[in-house]
Amino acid sequence: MAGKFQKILEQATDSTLVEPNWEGIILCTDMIRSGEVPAKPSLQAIRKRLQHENPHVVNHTLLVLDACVKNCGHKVHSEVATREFMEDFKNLVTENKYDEVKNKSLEMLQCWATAFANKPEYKMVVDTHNLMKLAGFDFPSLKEADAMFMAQVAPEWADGPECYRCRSVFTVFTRKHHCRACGQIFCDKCSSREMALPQFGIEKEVRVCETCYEKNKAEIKE
Ligand SMILES: O=P(O)(O)O[C@@H]1[C@H](O)[C@H](OP(=O)(O)O)[C@@H](O)[C@H](O)[C@H]1O
Repeated sequence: MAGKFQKILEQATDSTLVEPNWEGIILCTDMIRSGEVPAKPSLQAIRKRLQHENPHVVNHTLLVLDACVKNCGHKVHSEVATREFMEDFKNLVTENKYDEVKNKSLEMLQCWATAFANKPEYKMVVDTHNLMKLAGFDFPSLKEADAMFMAQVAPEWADGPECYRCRSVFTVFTRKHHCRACGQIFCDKCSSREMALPQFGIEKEVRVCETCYEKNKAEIKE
């Protein structure tokens, strides 16, 4: 499966892309979130891709990483909050010569450090942020969507033998599906809606259940 993730990651971060490949980005997060690929080797693949000499590849990879941090929960956070990962990430600011890479890296680190401020298990992220601030790096102000991320981290995907809403039992014909907003498991009929989830950094419309669709639509109207 690691090979499959590497292939999807390379497609999502191809140097010829002129705009984000949200299809590929979501696929990367889904593969990790669903447990189809283990988080550790996937984050190692992302970490390696961040060292690419082409800044377009690095920028696309930063989008994949940002979506993974915002949508895959602890399994990704624990890989990012390591000395090795933070050392490489810091180098994107101190060693990379492209401003777009530096600025995006600073923006992401700022968001993570704020979201993890009270989580001692992710101390490495907060410490890296503080050390860089002390070293005089100028962090951008937090974007509203990132502030929303701090409040909410996408839930892990549930598993089960039946649809969470109508209780129909999954079979070869009644396939499992997941709502990207609540992480619960549904049949196709109960999760046929799609919508963007900016609170999780997802700008592309993705599958959601009826309840989350109505709830998020109502919130957007407010
Ligand atoms: O179709 P399958 O081969 O059963 O695979 C399912 C699809 O990948 C679903 O994606 P989706 O939620 O985007 O439909 C995912 O939510 C399920 O966990 C998988 O079991």
